Amino acid sequence: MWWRWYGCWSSSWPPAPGTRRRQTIVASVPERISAPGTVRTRLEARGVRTNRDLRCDDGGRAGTPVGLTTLQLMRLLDSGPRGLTDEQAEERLVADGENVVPGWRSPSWARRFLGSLRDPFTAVLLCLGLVSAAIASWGTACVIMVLVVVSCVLRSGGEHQAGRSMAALRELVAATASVQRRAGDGAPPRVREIPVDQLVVGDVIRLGPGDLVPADVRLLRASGLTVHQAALTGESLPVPKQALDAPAGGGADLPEPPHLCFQGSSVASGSATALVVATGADTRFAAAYGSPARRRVQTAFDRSVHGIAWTLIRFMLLTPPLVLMANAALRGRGLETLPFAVAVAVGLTPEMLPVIVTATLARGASSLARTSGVIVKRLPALHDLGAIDVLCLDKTGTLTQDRPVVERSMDTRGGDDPEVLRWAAVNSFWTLELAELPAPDALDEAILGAVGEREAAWCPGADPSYEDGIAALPFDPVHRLATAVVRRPGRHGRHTLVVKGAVEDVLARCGRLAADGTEADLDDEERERLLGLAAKEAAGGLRLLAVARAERPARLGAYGDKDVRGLTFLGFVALRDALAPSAGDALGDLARRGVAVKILTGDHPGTAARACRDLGLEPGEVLTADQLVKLDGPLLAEAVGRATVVARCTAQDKARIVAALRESGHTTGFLGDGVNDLPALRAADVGICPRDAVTVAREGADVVLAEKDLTTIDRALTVGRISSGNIAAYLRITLSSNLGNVIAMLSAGLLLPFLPMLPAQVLVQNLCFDAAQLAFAFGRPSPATAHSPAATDTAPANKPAILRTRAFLRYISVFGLLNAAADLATFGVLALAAHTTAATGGPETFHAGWFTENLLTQAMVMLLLRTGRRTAEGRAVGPVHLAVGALAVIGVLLPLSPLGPVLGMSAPPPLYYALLAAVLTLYGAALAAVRTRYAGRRA
Ligand SMILES: Nc1ncnc2c1ncn2[C@@H]1O[C@H](COP(=O)(O)OP(=O)(O)OP(=O)(O)O)[C@@H](O)[C@H]1O
Repeated sequence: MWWRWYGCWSSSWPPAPGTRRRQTIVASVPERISAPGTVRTRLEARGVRTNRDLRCDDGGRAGTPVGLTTLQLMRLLDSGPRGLTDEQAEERLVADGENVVPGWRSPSWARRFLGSLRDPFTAVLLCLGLVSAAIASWGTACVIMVLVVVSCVLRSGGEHQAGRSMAALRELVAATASVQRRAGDGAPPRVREIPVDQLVVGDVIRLGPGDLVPADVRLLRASGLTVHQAALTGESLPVPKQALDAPAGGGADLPEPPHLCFQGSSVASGSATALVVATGADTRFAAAYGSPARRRVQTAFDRSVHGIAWTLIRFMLLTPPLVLMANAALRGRGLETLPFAVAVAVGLTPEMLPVIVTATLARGASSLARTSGVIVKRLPALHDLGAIDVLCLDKTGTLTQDRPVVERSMDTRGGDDPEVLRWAAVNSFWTLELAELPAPDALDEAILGAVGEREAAWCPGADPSYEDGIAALPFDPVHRLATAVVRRPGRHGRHTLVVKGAVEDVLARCGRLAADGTEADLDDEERERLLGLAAKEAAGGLRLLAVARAERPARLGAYGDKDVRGLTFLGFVALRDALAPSAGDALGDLARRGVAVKILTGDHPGTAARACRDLGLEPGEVLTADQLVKLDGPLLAEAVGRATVVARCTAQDKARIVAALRESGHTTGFLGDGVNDLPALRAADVGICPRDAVTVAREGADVVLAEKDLTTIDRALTVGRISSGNIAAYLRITLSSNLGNVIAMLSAGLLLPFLPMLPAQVLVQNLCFDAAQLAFAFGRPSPATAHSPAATDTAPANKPAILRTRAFLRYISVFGLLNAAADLATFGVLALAAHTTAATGGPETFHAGWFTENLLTQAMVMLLLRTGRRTAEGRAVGPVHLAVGALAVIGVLLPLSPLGPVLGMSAPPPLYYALLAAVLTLYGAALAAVRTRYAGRRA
């Protein structure tokens, strides 16, 4: 039976139940032959042309032999339509190397070390160190250099480790290609999935919608193929491609050869079989982009963490001149204050920020991968996940299971009509058969399955292979229809176009309709009636496909979209796609976490609205993309803000909506898995797709889920919020104390006849703070916190973790002033203690007293400002508690130890400690009171 043998057509068909696309976890890389020289010599002896040889054949244009006929090219490459043998492929892999663009591999440890010098904070520190060296302030210069080296080592080490584990995770979702290879010379070709880096020149590959073009290829056969090649040409619309045996005029001077596709493009619609002509460094893409610079829109991470960093850097650069001027004006001091001014600027620097950010995000990402199988491909995306306040989703496969089953087929009056289903099956069968799609669409599978059942029940004439297939234009998400051209038995000299697709789009191409065994003209009234009939079925939650047909005189030329006109409308096929079982709960959880959900779907508005309602999400105003065409920017965002569903969206509509939401200040996530989701995945702050999404979606996404399950997103959001919370906590604590110290230092510098703190003391104190703050990176976001919707951290799990620069600066100003007040109180206490005990009260005692107080207040801030009402670590003693303890011990003991005098400190009188305890108690109470005021209002 046709529907049984159909499965033999490709090794990847039928897919396992529930998998819409082929499996994406790549097979392990085959063992490589380790003597490239020998193999190259062997190949050369056999006259085989390799990648590099090919470059010369087209006048220097890397690997694009445009002018040869297909046969000439295959001979040149020692290949054939059946593809290479495994042995040939292995030899070529060794000779030409892997199909990887050079420079896209992760940098070495040493390069990372040098690269970390380019971090703005480290660069500012380095400059301050050089200024200190220039004025021969060697002590300050040495300590600053130690800070620079420590921060570079920690950062590059952390990044190296994070990079390695991220690369390992990315491997799990790496792109694959469908290649046709043979086990040996006489063996039949088999289509199988291999990692794209294993492709070699001469391979024959299959391309389908959503596939990345994995190398430069020459088309052997193509059906309705259009490719996005924006990465190469900047052209945003898909470009049609076709197989040409011998291009007119050799084709070498064509800017866009229609029979070649280049690495870096992706298939928008249609399918093809193609011959690989250039890989790795020899592709046109490698020539254009030698480095992995991937331009992305500015994300939430860039806007928040980077925004704050640059504000601080400006502030730091202003500090030394201000200190110098104030000291010169009020104290008549000259350049001798420069080391102090430099130390004050260094005191403001959160130089551990890059280390903490990398370590915190890497830990969060690996915990997500371990516990939920979620892979974060770009570390800052984890931060952005935590900040999402609008999540856009497609409907099919997210709210529904994407396992449609045919419910019924109807004629144009709404009555049951099995003939309509049969024509839909003819379309599905021949588009799949002729287009050589690597995997069938779920709707086509459902239609073929339903007809297969009828045939099994001995329904005569159900077999769709009864007609002969002539040509196919596979489903195209822009036109929303698929066309098969067939020859019906006994109708010589005639071709029948069979079309199925979205109701509005098919109707727009129809001029007549079939009713009661006859055909009639399709007037506006009838169109309205048919649209109404479709809307009624859709409102019942059914997915609808319209089916139409047209008779044409037979011809030899290719068919294109312009031929699909003047059709006769036959009726509808209605399919039911069950709701995803966990979707309702997950939508509820997202709402509780302050995330607004928007459904952007290509489907009928009625079907989408019904799915939302059944899942407990009130659809409110249901929009279609047509209604939004004239809106842009804030107006578009406002319109979408009011709605929950936007239906009949194309890929560009989805991207436009996501971009408008982002521009209006929302941190926007987008979850999608189809070829029509790629632009939106790229436009979002965080693009999310499931592991079985089309390749191009996996490549474009920042986060890949183990499965398309909204519950997993909820978990990922929580971990993102906790990671962002830890980064925010670090910034809050560090900057509040640093600001407080700087204010106190400036005031003391102007009030006292001596420097309030020697540069070396400022820097040692800084080193202690930095070391303690590393604990934030290792603070445990406990699984309980990560998975509990009620979890409360510095970023409460029920609110998006957004770090807004203004609110943040207000926060650190308040706590900074509080910290400065404690410092000034300490100065008073020191003066009182010195006066009462008639101690020397000299600078050394002052320095020791202030050093102790500084470290103790820092420890208190770490403890009290780290968390909201509940700690992320529960009651357990975590790294932050240990760091706080160590800081307090060093603060008290270091001035009393033999190191004290070396650093210019001498022990204060015992009375000082008693008074200091009182100051600290008051400070702690004030901190707690102000923090309570801020609770619920996060910076
Ligand atoms: N294989 C197909 N053949 C013909 N028409 C199709 C096919 N697949 C989808 N369609 C029609 O095109 C419409 C849009 O499809 P598209 O894939 O853009 O979105 P969708 O899968 O319906 O929804 P979502 O955007 O939520 O994934 C569908 O509603 C359906 O009417």
